[in-house]
Amino acid sequence: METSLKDRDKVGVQDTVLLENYTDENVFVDNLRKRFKEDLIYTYIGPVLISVNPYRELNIYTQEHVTEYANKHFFETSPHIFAVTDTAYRSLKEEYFDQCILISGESGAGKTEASKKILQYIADVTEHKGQVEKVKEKLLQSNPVLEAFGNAKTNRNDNSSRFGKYMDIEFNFEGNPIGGDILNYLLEKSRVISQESGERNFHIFYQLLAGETDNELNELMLKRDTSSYYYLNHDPKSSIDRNSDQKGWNEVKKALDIIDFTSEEQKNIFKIIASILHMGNIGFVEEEGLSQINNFDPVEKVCKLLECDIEQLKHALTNRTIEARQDICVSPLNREMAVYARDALSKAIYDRLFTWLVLRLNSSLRSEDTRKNNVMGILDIYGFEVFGKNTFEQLCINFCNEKLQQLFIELTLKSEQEEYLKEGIEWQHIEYFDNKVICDLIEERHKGIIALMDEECLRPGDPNDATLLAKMNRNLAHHKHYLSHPKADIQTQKIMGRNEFRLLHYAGPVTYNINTFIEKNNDLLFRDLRETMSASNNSIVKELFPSQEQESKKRPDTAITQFKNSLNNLMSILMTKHPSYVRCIKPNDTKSPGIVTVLKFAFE
Ligand SMILES: Nc1ncnc2c1ncn2[C@@H]1O[C@H](COP(=O)(O)OP(=O)(O)OP(=O)(O)O)[C@@H](O)[C@H]1O
Repeated sequence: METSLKDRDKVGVQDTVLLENYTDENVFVDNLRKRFKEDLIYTYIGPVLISVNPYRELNIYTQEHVTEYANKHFFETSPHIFAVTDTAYRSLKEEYFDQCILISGESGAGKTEASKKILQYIADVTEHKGQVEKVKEKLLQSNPVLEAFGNAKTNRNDNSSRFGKYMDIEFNFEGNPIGGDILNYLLEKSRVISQESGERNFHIFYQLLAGETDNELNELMLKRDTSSYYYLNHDPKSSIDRNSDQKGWNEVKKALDIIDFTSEEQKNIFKIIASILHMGNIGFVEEEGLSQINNFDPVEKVCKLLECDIEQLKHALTNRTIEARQDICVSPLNREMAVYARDALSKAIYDRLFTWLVLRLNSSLRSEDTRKNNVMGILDIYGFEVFGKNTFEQLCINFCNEKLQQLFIELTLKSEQEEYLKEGIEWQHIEYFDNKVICDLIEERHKGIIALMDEECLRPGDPNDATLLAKMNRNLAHHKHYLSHPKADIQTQKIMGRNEFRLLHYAGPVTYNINTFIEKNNDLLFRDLRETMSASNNSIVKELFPSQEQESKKRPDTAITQFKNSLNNLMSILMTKHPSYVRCIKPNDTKSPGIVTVLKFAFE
């Protein structure tokens, strides 16, 4: 255990700023490596905690460790997630400052595990009786629910969060947790209908099939065998031990009980999950350009489970009603469009169900105390992503990381320099790259990428991915951080497709493929399907598709505009809080995107 200063000094340095040659990246990496070899996964860079994923349970989160870190000054103890949490907690309790702990890092680096350790620490150091204990139990149990519905096996992480999460814990004046509130961001709903090779759909589908009793499965008209469902990946590489799905099922059921989901609510939730599996099995054929459903059995099952009208659903899956001024016209769909409509419905139901679950968790976590209490926020959100092929989702995620970097600059460097100035302290101006220019490139009104995307999505005529790319290339040709294929040098053109554009992000360049941008941004769910769902007698489905939505003539915001608005809302929540930073990295990835920038900042 890394306790006494003596022991600690033996293995590298605990704070990289103490390194001689600290600006040398190799020296930094070497220090992390040395420590990691000795199971010292935590190291500071100034106030930022670096956490290197050990990929195995270490005996460093025991009650003994909690006691070790409680009520100690940050620098009196060795680097640890508990030390960061304790510092934030004491500042909240003693100085009444709202806090936020921002956890970043790429997929699989350990963000969610870190957020759980923070919760564990808070749960351990606060009161263990009565209402407080109940609140803590609910806060802790929200994780298995969110993970079952929002996590999936990917090729990078067997339990990857496919959504962004911000959780506020509310404390009373004695420093005990009395409530919580969760905000969810951009669930990767495309996973509901298809998955990459080696990956899986969201855990809950498999957990339900593996863990539910035979009787209940019969009620849901489901077979235990996952290969009965088109929406579940069947490639053997993607499988996970069935026992772990059964275990997951038991955990999620227990959590739903603790969080006070009624048995009626639980029944309805699983009817919805089952209906999505059946929905994927609805097939279509095409005759003279018109689609026809070729198997009514899954349609009947969906209708039974969702308590909606079978004729209405059949019609809605194969036709589209369009209202243009005063005219209403019904046009039949071809097979491709019918498949699109079916999948759009499955994604919409799942996505809305997920948000409903979060709201439902919140209503159970809400404190009865109406006073303005202090809160500690924990942000566990997707890190910067650079894949072989980057698309709409990566643009959203990387935009989110640009915004967080802006916040980092605002909250640390800028404010520190302003403080020095105010206090008349002599200081040397630090040169740093302000990534506002990239945020503007993406979000500036009328000019940025989001504005151009929305303009293209909403214009009459035949907007498509190619016309969008042409528009972006035209309008952004001279921007320092935007590179189009025609403007690229010959070398770059060789590796960049004509349907791609490149953004020079603060953490490095990313090439995006424009395919599906328009479709994903429009995120269209045909009105007939919305109406069918709205008329459902399943009480949750009814809530997911409120009738007011059908009556409204206003076009909903595009997907990226909704995301931009929710991010800006998040930024204003975070701006008012005192931040702490945890940067998670994978052991062989000390050069993960953005780490050099974090380093540079913390070193300065
Ligand atoms: N501190 C830790 N101790 C032991 N194992 C860990 C720790 N942190 C992470 N792991 C292991 O790494 C796996 C991935 O971690 P985690 O799910 O927290 O990553 P993540 O950064 O949240 O990824 P994603 O963005 O894909 O959700 C965990 O399931 C766990 O096995």
